[in-house]
Amino acid sequence: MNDSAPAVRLRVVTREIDAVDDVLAFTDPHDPLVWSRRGDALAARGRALTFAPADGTGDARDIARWWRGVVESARIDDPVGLPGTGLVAFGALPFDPRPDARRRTASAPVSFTVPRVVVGRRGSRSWVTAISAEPEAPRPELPEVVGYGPHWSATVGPGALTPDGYQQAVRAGIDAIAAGEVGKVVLARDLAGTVPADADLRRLVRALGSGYPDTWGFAVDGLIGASPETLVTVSGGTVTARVLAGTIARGADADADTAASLSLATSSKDLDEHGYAVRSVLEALRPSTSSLVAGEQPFMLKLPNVWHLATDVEGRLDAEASALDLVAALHPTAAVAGTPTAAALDVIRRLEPFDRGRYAGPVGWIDANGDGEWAIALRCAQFHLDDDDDADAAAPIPFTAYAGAGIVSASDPESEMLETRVKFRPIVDALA
Ligand SMILES: C=C(O[C@H]1C=CC=C(C(=O)O)[C@@H]1O)C(=O)O
Repeated sequence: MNDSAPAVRLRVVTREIDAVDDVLAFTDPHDPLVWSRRGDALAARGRALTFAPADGTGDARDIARWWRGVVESARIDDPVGLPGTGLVAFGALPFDPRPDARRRTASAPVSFTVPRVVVGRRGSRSWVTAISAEPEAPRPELPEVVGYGPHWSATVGPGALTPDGYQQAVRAGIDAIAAGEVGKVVLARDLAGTVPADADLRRLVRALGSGYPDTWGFAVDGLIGASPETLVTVSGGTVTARVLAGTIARGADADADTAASLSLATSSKDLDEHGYAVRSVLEALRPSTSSLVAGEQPFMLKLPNVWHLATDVEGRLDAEASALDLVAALHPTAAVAGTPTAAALDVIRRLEPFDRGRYAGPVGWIDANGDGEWAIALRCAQFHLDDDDDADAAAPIPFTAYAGAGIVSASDPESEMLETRVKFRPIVDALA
């Protein structure tokens, strides 16, 4: 299949059902497909249709075009009409959107899938959606509950960039800033590990959701995490984003915590780093929105492991743009790449000895109206699931986890390395 409009006509049926407590029980334990926050959740199974261009590549703009074709030809019966009902697709896109980067992301290419069944919950309401490429309308039935597999724990060790190597990379990033190549660059390091072959990955999704309920919990094509950063949401013409940049570890007691938050709120280095990220989001959203507003000063976002400087942005959608069109306009923001974007991507490629794959890329869902919720894939790990029939079924499943930090001229290499350590905590703790 290429990336032009597909020949299939999808049939979609959504029906409201009795409240479902645990939507995770309906998704695949070994390849869960999940989106959740604060108790609202979408969990899905199977594949009705997949965006699969011949060369395995594509960016958000190609997918947005393809999605319009899928929607135009679909027949949708959705009397429920809540966010996430009717026809939906889930995506996780590579970090580096440049065509010449696509060869490098072969291990984690673009993932964009319309599932066969979605079980959803929003507030007190639950529903099931069935999606089929067959001519008959599918029956919206709850899939069988899959009982949780036993507890497991991962092995985790250094990745391609050790803590020392990371500090050297940060020094080189500061040199690139001093040389005028970039104003800010976000540099990441990796951890590598394995989980048992039969690990029920829903346990990881559940642990992240209960430890970090205010983040976006996601599991899409082996990319599993809990991101605090909203790239963009679109709902009935309203556009929102939550920009994060500037971080400090939570204090060990109440006094230390207050001192930590105060020192972040007044740190000119962090406010500088944050300013780049906010400006990049406002510039990207302005052409397709009206009444775009952002807080004048960042607020302090408190997570169990860190404080972040945060700015919420809201506007009205002005153009015929879908959530995916906005993803294409926004990504990569200065919160995960740097400024100017192209130069920052060059510095990242030069200084990080690995490909980010889908880490720091867009992850989320879109519906038939073009509404959707997209986060930046942070605080996550990519599980390298092997669907090759010849693969050794007993072999442990490898994964790579990532965390990065925004580097500006006043950055200190050791502090930035320690910051990545606290950012690893959600995923590393949940894997233990
Ligand atoms: C790049 C990451 O975080 C970004 C988001 C929030 C705060 C950040 C910071 O303070 O550097 C980063 O810009 C990461 O978690 O891997």
